[in-house]
Amino acid sequence: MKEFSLYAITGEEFHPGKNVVDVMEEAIIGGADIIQLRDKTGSKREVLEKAQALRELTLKHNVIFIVNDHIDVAMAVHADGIHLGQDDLPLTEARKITGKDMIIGISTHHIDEAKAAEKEGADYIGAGPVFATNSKADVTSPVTTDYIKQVKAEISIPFVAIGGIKRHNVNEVLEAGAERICMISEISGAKDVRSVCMELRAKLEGGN
Ligand SMILES: Cc1ncc(COP(=O)(O)OP(=O)(O)O)c(N)n1
Ligand SMILES: Cc1nc(C(=O)O)sc1CCOP(=O)(O)O
Ligand SMILES: [Mg+2]
Repeated sequence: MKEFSLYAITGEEFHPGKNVVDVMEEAIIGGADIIQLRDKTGSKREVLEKAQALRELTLKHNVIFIVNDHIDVAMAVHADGIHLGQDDLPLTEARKITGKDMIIGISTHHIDEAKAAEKEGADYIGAGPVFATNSKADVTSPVTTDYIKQVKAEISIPFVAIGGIKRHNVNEVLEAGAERICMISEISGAKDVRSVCMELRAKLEGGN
């Protein structure tokens, strides 16, 4: 799987009146190198149309495109991957549908889940929610940076820290060993999306 470090997930609720493709293009220009379509309210048709537009955008900029939840949509638009949670189709079942080339990311909130995902062939895992977040309805309580340290020490596949990560606390997450960070609201809700992503990328590359 191509390397990535700044992971933007769509959050249309945070940018009313702005087109999701335009917001994600600003994120990419600012340095986001992986984009995920996450739509909890749209119809299947609406999700497909957004996925088609974001697939075109991510091909134009040569960044990874992931679809959350909707395996069928991901396959229909030839997305690079899917992201599944602990209550979604198990990875082994999803792999039977997608075949070997599809990137499969798995959410994890405990080291046992991380070890299981690694054993079952996940291409990457999400590790979170690091801090409290209002961007996910059924979110578990914060796992804190202690979980990041544990995943760093015990898991060999790529992992991305997620959950309540902002410019003011991202250094804590990096100091805990994360090399990849994922956000919804800090990016999608920003007045200047490109500038926020540039700032985050600078932090990822070692600047403060
Ligand atoms: C990179 C990344 N990590 C975690 C999640 C959460 O996915 P999931 O547990 O399926 O919850 P929803 O996002 O579907 O509410 C993610 N989407 N991306
Ligand atoms: C979608 C999601 N998944 C999480 C997990 O822990 O699996 S936390 C989360 C919400 C991330 O949004 P924000 O960057 O606005 O906090
Ligand atoms: Mg999901």
